[in-house]
Amino acid sequence: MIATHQLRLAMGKRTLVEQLDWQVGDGECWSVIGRNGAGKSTLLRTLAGLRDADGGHVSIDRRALADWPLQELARKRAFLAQARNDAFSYSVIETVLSARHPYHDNRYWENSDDHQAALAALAAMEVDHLAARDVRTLSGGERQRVAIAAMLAQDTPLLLLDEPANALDLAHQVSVMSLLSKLCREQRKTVVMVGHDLTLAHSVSSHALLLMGDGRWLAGTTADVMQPALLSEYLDHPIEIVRHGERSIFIPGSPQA
Ligand SMILES: Nc1ncnc2c1ncn2[C@@H]1O[C@H](COP(=O)(O)OP(=O)(O)OP(=O)(O)O)[C@@H](O)[C@H]1O
Repeated sequence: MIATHQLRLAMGKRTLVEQLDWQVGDGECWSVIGRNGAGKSTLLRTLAGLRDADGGHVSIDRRALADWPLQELARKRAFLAQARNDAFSYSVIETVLSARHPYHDNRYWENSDDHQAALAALAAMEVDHLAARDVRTLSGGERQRVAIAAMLAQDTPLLLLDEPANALDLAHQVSVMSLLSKLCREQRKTVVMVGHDLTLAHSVSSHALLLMGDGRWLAGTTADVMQPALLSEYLDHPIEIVRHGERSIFIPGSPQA
């Protein structure tokens, strides 16, 4: 689905990611893990085509990102940014309908398919009762769920999400992450997301990419990569795993004295 080839990401003089050769297959659910400032958002924005690589390149379906016409790209990948600024007064339904623009070749107005997709996405995120509300009046968590609903309405095979669980209460963190995992398993959608909750990431992801923030990286299945020793190294803090039935709970250990 999406791949990077000798990708280099830098910020000023600092190299964040070096020689990243990484393949993300259809139906895989990846978590990108690393310390604050390691380059996770920078990577996600580069994958989305919102920022140029500092070396190497990104391809989607074996075609370089630069060769994708914008409208086609918008039907291929959706991107959830970490922060949102609503400068204007739009209703929730208008916001979600606007995500349908990639499907409007020669028309300005939405049709019934667009409305159906928008309403289904609002219902999936349990914000359908807020359809008429001005987005600027929503709580942080409600606004986040509307943003995810817009992504779902965009109906792309590839979903790139920067901290989707941000601002969500516990129940919605679990339901949103479970939905993403289900989209991968049942609809073969591909998810790449950034998150700081290791337990949540492990429970829904098939794979993980660890970023060190100095160029180094490690990619693999969650079983291979989400090991205490590796996570402790990449997060620069001891991490322990407690098994609870089928689940793995990731606990930050006490720092060494
Ligand atoms: N526009 C910018 N100008 C200067 N430095 C920037 C800019 N954008 C990002 N950076 C720096 O690049 C580094 C990587 O930032 P990035 O947002 O990718 O980190 P992150 O891993 O997503 O962090 P977090 O976990 O805090 O969200 C950080 O040190 C950040 O301060």
